[in-house]
Amino acid sequence: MSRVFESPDGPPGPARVIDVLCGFMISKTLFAALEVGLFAEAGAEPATPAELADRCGIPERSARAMADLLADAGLLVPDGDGFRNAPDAEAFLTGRGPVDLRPLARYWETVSYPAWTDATRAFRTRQGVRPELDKAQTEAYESAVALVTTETATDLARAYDFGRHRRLLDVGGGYGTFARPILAAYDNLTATLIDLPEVASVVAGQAIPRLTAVGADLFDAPLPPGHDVILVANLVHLLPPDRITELFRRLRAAAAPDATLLLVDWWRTGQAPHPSARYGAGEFLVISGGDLYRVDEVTAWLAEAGWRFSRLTELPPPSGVIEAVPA
Ligand SMILES: C[S@@+](CC[C@H](N)C(=O)[O-])C[C@H]1O[C@@H](n2cnc3c(N)ncnc32)[C@H](O)[C@@H]1O
Repeated sequence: MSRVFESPDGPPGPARVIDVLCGFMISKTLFAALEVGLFAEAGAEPATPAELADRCGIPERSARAMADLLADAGLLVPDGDGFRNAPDAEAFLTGRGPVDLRPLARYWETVSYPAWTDATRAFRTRQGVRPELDKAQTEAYESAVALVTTETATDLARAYDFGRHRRLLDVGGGYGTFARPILAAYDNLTATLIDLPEVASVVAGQAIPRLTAVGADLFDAPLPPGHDVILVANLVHLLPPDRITELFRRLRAAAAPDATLLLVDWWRTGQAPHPSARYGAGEFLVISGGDLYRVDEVTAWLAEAGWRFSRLTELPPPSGVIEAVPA
């Protein structure tokens, strides 16, 4: 074990395994670096550990330890006596680039990482282990979800013709990420968004035209009736199979006779999930016992609950929309 850097021609060494085992140290270093503003304070010009320490308000030895590890991970580039941001770190971790991934990092640090400490129990039992979220964690979670699903919401508003519908029910609608572009594209529609009270109250505060936000647990309260299109976006993957069937039954009971059910999700289509969904199955399990599901298994659960699968439309990967109608 003393020589972890094997030669390319020799027998396999343990370096790669050790890298994966210690992956959590890189994540935690990155979270800490973002919290003290290391990437925002670094830039295209090199800065020494002393300069970074001064700008971030941390001890110089900490700045050096962080910078060494983050350079090893490829996010900083050693340059002379200092470090500068790698192009992708500059683009995504500073707030100066095309997309700001810091809200996603905040979610992984404050919500996901603590829940994953109990991941073994989740893998053994297929039960979620994430504790109830406080207000700040709920905000971090919903903002991260919105960041991840915004493009798919725009894709759905373009790909599916809502022109033939009048009343949309957005089930587990989060911060209104889907309802907003759909309502903007179709002024014939009104919408009801249902989500947990702490989430729905944020949406209600935004006063989105033609949208009513209802705060309720989907499995407790009767679902609002009379909608002719029901959207369930990125919720099925959070639930274990028995809860999915129960949800489909409840939706069937509330649906108008001519309703269409739209299930937007990251479906498992091949042997392995799409690369951008590769962390999904573990994360959804840890959150609440969910998984990345195959379209054929969802089709069977729909049938059990009185729905008939009508088609799958691919959206840009890893998403797709399943359409179903009352059987
Ligand atoms: C992954 S988010 C998806 C949000 C939105 N549909 C999107 O795709 O951007 C799942 C949402 O379902 C909501 N949710 C989960 N379980 C729920 C329940 N039992 N009752 C009401 N809402 C629930 C969560 O609060 C969260 O906003």
